[in-house]
Amino acid sequence: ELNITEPRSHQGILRNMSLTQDDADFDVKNGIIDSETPPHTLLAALYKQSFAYYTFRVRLPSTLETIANSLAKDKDELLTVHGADVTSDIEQTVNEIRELRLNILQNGNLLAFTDNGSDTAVWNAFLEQLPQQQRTYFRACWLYAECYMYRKVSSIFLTSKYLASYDYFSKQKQTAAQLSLDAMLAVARGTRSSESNAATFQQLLKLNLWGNRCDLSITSGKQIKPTGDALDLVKELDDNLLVDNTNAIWQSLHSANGEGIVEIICDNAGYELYTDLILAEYIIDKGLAKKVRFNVKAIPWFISDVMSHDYHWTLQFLADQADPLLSELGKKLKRLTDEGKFELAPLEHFWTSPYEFYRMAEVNAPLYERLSQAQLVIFKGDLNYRKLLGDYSWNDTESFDTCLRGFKPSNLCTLRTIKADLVCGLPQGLSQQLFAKNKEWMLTGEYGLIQFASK
Ligand SMILES: O=P(O)(O)OC[C@@]1(O)O[C@H](CO)[C@@H](O)[C@@H]1O
Repeated sequence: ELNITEPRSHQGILRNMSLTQDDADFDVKNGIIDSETPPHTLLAALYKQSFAYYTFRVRLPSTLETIANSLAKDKDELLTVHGADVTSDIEQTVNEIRELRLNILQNGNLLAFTDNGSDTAVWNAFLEQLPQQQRTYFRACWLYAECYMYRKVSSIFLTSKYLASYDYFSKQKQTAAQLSLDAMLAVARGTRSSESNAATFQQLLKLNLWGNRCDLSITSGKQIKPTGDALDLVKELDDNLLVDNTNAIWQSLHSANGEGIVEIICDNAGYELYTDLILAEYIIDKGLAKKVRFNVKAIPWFISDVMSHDYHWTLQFLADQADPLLSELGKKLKRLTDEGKFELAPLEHFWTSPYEFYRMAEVNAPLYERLSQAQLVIFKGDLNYRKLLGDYSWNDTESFDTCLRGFKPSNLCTLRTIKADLVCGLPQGLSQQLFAKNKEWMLTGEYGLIQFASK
């Protein structure tokens, strides 16, 4: 378990890896380049000194092993629900997950999907237009290959007989929420009588940002327990907030006379979703918008991402707590949902596609149009940030506006703790200082960004 106040424990990871793993044959065979990602290039596992390489050599194989093991563990439960026939289904699924793991470790090909998902054709068209030599895990852009892996897992389940709608990450997400109860309570206590002003709103944005430290995919599923009073922490962490555009975000909402809609492009369930709900509650209570819409994932995604059943589960989980503060809050959030002030957005497979956001207008015009109606769109977390920047090694001082490459449906902001080796919009000289302190500062989740771009 990690404490939310401490940096993530994978410091030194890229360096340690070269000491502990004998990758020489693999690297030669697959043309791996022993460098960091060159400037102005798509990130890829092709570069040995990148987080993408570590992700495919170590992190994702470990995630797949976790999925296979937990499915085997859930067998009894699944037997009760589906009967004895499910046994062969489980065995086959576990085998296919393990095959996928081996395939990644051998730099296999990204092949067309053969399932009957509603996004299958879109995925296959996407793969089809990738140059042939880039259709492998280590040669493709990291974003494409990693999204492909999660979609591939979903495909394995989709083609099974009984497990097609089974959320294989559900237990982990629920455990994460349970482990966060103390932190949730502390936040509830600190926010029941908050004032309507810029400072409070900015504090809640920061609380929401740091809530993103708790995703499970970064640790291949290992639980992280947020502890301590997260509201106190917000101040302490101000030095780690490298860009703070919270004032501009406040202005963008404040100027709309409460008539606007806020779209949250969600990231993780558990504690992070809780902080999304707390921010949304404030937005509605203080009349900053008439509706907050939650955009969740249509398939199990990056272990801890929110799906619609997680949203409902979380409200009920809060409502069921013995502590009256949390149970009242849970009931209130349910009421806000019933009244339509909180709304789950229609499910969009775009969020679980490999597409960078600058291509949204072209590949999903109706979604772009919906976001254009919003007063503010809030993108949560590291993966959404990678999609905003197109998984590209921008110069770290390039402006956020430039890096969005024209993606500007509306006022938008990003709340992102830095967990991958790409960033933009930093003041001159800052990244050099951070590199001098720790060569892997971008992988620790210690630092955060709140960046804003106006319409
Ligand atoms: O989007 P999130 O939950 O903040 O982070 C997801 C994440 O763990 O997965 C990505 C790649 O595996 C990393 O970039 C990132 O650290």
